[in-house]
Amino acid sequence: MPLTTSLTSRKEKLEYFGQRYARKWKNYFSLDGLIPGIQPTNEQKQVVQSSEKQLVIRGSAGSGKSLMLAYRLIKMMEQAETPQKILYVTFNQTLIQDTRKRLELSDKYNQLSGKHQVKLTTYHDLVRNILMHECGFPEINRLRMNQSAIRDHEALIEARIKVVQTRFEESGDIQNYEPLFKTHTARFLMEEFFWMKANGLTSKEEYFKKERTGRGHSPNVTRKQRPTIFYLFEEYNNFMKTNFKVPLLDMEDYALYLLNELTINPRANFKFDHILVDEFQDLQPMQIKSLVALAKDSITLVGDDKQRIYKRTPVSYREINLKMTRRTNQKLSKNFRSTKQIMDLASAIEFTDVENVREDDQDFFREGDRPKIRHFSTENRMANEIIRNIKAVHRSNPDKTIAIIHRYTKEELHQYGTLKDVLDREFNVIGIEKYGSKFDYTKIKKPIFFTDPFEIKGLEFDYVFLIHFDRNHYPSQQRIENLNKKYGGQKWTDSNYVKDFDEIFNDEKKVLYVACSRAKHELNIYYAAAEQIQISQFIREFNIKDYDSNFNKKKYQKNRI
Ligand SMILES: Nc1ncnc2c1ncn2[C@@H]1O[C@H](COP(=O)(O)OP(=O)(O)OP(=O)(O)O)[C@@H](O)[C@H]1O
Repeated sequence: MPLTTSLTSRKEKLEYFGQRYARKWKNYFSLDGLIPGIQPTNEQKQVVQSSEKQLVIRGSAGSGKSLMLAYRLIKMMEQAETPQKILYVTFNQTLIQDTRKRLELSDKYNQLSGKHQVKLTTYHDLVRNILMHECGFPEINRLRMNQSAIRDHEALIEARIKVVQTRFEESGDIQNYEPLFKTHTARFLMEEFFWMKANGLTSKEEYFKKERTGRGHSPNVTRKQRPTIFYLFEEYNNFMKTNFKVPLLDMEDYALYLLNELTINPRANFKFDHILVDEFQDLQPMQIKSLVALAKDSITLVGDDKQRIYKRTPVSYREINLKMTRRTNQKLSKNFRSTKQIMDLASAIEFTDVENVREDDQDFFREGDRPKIRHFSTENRMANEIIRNIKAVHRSNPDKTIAIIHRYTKEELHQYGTLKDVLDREFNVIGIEKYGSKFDYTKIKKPIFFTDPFEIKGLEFDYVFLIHFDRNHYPSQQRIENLNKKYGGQKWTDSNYVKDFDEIFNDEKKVLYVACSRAKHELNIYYAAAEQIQISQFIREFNIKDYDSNFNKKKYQKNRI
């Protein structure tokens, strides 16, 4: 072939290549050295480089979802020619603090942060600020989204609904409506109202035609009773708006108020160019819909259905205005956080509402010892073992992070003599609420975290001591007792009771999964009980080859009843 022809064709080829990939190159962003010590995989690079305007990224715990969200954030900051408003939002405060700390480890982020407006916040804080500072709402009480604050908030709302219910029962209006059952308590009404708001069922028509799924099965509601409930729903909303100096919002109102403001003013200047949502499995459908509406240019959501531990109704993408295709729905599969041995154990847990994908044939970043499950006949013995272990870690690896994941109630924690008091005498032990102020990645000696599993969504620790692995706490007996109260005792012959019980069981397995998957190097699962047999029923979720125990584990073969 003559030389000139060959050159021309090479030039042509280059031009063709250039045109074809122009769009890609334009968006290309080098991820090298962005965050010290991280070399993203091709799969991870693909989600960071994606130019989709709506992107959902799923992946198991530790697959780098939060990290890739941070990379996307930096990419958006670097590639924008004009200053951008970017929002990073999630359900709970601790993860926001952690993300801020992680981002600040990146020189690139620090360099670029002066150029753009980057907001890292929880969903409820975000909406509260928008309503108060952009939409002229008066002072709104701040809602902290942790388990005990949610419980306090619910108790308050329940009390208000009781007032509305009593007024209704004492009024003439009651004659015009189908009576409710005794089991339709204020608590039930609160759960129903929250479910309606979370799903945007705020008109009679929408509420009447909706199947009552994604909420408890008890008590039954007949078709004829729905108008009564809707009447009470409206009465409750009016009560919240008009009976106090300042209108009151419940936790499910936030999304509806924001959506309303965005409908009135679709070009509102409080919108964001880009929105990044972490742990989106914990957000309610209307909350996600409001974030979709709040984004001007793009929205990226990352999450894992196995970690959905806050109440939430399953989402239909269409209903919340997310257009999902194969390209906009991506997955991360390799685990970078935990050892193969920890994930082998955790990923054996099966859920009724999540496809069970085996993760034990994946390639893992690191290997380690099998998790240990230990029985102690007294709390003291368990405390001594934890102290001995922590001292050993401090001697050999002083810079490692340690968390003790418990299931004490708020009340129990305030009593003297919990395990925390014993540990306090030996170490600097802090609650997770101090994560933001007391924890520094760069300091050698770190405090020991004492936390429940709900507060540490998205976080990770080198050594995890999961305690309370007994029949009272996994699954939580308190939740089962509440269910029994609703039904007036255990009702195994009632199919609704069985369904509600199974749901609690499934949710509680997710709590266990979240707790186990926080561990990077070593996972110790402990419980103190007079008899070894008082171990959690969830022991049967694990494969006996995956853990080491100080009791005869053969009797707990998986799937053996
Ligand atoms: N390519 C990589 N190389 C090295 N470390 C990585 C890589 N990707 C992720 N990691 C590390 O893996 C750990 C888990 O990442 P990350 O917290 O982003 O996971 P996640 O999927 O968000 O987990 P969770 O669902 O539990 O929130 C982090 O310590 C992160 O720095």
